[in-house]
Amino acid sequence: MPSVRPAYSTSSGAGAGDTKARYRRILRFAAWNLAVTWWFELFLPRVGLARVAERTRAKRMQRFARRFHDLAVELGGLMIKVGQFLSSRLDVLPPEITKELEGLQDEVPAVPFPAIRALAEAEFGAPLERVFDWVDETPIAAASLGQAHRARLLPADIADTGLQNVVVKVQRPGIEAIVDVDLAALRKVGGWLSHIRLVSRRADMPALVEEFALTSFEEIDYLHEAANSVRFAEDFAGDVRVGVPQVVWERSTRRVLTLEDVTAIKITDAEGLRAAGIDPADVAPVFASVMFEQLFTNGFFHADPHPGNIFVTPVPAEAGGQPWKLTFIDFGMMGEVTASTRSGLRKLLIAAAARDGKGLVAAIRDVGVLVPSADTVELERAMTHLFGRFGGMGFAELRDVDPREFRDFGLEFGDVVRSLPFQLPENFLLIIRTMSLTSGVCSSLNEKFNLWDSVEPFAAQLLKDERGNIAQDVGRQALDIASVTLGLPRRVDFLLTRLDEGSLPVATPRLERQVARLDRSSRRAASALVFAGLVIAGAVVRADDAVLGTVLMIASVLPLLHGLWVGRRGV
Ligand SMILES: Nc1ncnc2c1ncn2[C@@H]1O[C@H](COP(=O)(O)OP(=O)(O)OP(=O)(O)O)[C@@H](O)[C@H]1O
Repeated sequence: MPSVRPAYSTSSGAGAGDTKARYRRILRFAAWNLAVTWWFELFLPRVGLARVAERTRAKRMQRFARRFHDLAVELGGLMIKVGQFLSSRLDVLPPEITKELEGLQDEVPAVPFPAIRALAEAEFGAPLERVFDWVDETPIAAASLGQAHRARLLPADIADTGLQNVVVKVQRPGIEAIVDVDLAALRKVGGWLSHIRLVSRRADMPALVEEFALTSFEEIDYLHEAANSVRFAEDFAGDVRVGVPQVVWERSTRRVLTLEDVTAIKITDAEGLRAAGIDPADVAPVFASVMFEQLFTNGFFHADPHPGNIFVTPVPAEAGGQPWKLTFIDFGMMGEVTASTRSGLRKLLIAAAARDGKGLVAAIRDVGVLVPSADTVELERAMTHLFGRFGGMGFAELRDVDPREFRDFGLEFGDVVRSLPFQLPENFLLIIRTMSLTSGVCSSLNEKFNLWDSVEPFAAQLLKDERGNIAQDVGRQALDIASVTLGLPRRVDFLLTRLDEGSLPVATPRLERQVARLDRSSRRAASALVFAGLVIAGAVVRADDAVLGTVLMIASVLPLLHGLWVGRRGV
């Protein structure tokens, strides 16, 4: 017997008056706080009252966080998202702010079921009873943009999908209008901030707001979220460590999303994990490496990996392999890392793992985080010093470091610390958020968790891949150059392809004949080039990749040597 009740009429959406009032509230809040910040942080220090600003800073931060918290709970919409962003900036924001904003998400009031029913029925064009066998009227969770209800599929859908229990996410009625107003207000505030030199030197505020706008629009398109989850699942296809809920496409629209119910143990539920025989400390490194893989290998990452979005799912023993997996939900906010940024980030990770201050500064410059005018010599020295002193510590341990140590560091590297020559490129907002959340989840699974411990094996693998790639590139280039010199551009294409595929190329009679026709000096030039390729490849490939290196070298050199030999015989 279906437990869904008949539809009620509901009004939804914000009226024009509400819209204007909302816009003004946000701007008033921002203007007041900017004025306060200007007064204390810029004006007072300029008239010699810096100590007043310092003495009141912690209190002011707290007050700001509390007021923002109240505003966000009252207005909902994107203000909750902004609060989430702020609360995840554990790296730069003081705990007074992050703590206050942490639980924001759970305080959003739920939309009454009749309004949810009306929206879902309008989307499906049918009463809910014809779409689902049962829908729980009490939401599992009410989020800023939508809310989730448990439901059961109709028998025909069960037969089609193999699923019975599902979760139906329904958007808050009128959320599109609310997002529009919030973005208009944020654009205005972003414009104000861009006039403040202190801010504009480090971040392109309008660009950051636009990036935020883009992710927000994507988040209110559930079909986009569904497509994201499919892409994410494909990235991890065959990986027993990762699970993704199946999408019930027949029961999904832009505003309603029906997914396999994958409820399991919340990743930070230490007691639940232990009860299932899982040691929370074992989960942390797997979670970290799965997140690294998204960022540095796949280039497509879950940008909202807060504990509510990751379950640990026990896997039956008969399935073999790992006894549990990480099941991700909520693919509304995903980030992409372009190939060039990814390559910069890989270098950054490798340098960080190797505690290579110089390499790190070069990598930061590559990815665009360094202000162009930065004094790199001083920065390299500072980084090397930092690695020397704190490099092997986990984030939890760092918290216990005597603050005097940081002060000493500040004194020694005053210029660097004062100028903080970093800027925030727009595509980094989500990357930083993801890393902050990852580190937060890992620390709560294991207080002693050392992110470095996960970075190192991952970086070592990257280094190996990178060297393999470089060796392959060198082999390719040797062949490329040789083929051009020999005047055989087309003929060696298949060799290059084979080399890319990792299979050993073999010289063909046709190639042999081509080489045979070369005059002596061309043959010599070719040998010299191939020899140079060998030397470079040898220099790039270190001892641990010797086998790969040797194979690639042989691969690049064999056909030519063979051809030259045939040529000498005068075939
Ligand atoms: N496939 C699922 N299986 C089990 N529970 C789910 C599933 N999808 C969502 N939920 C539950 O519903 C809650 C809200 O879902 P989700 O996080 O996807 O919504 P959201 O509107 O995108 O929220 P957020 O504001 O966090 O982005 C989750 O925290 C989880 O408890």
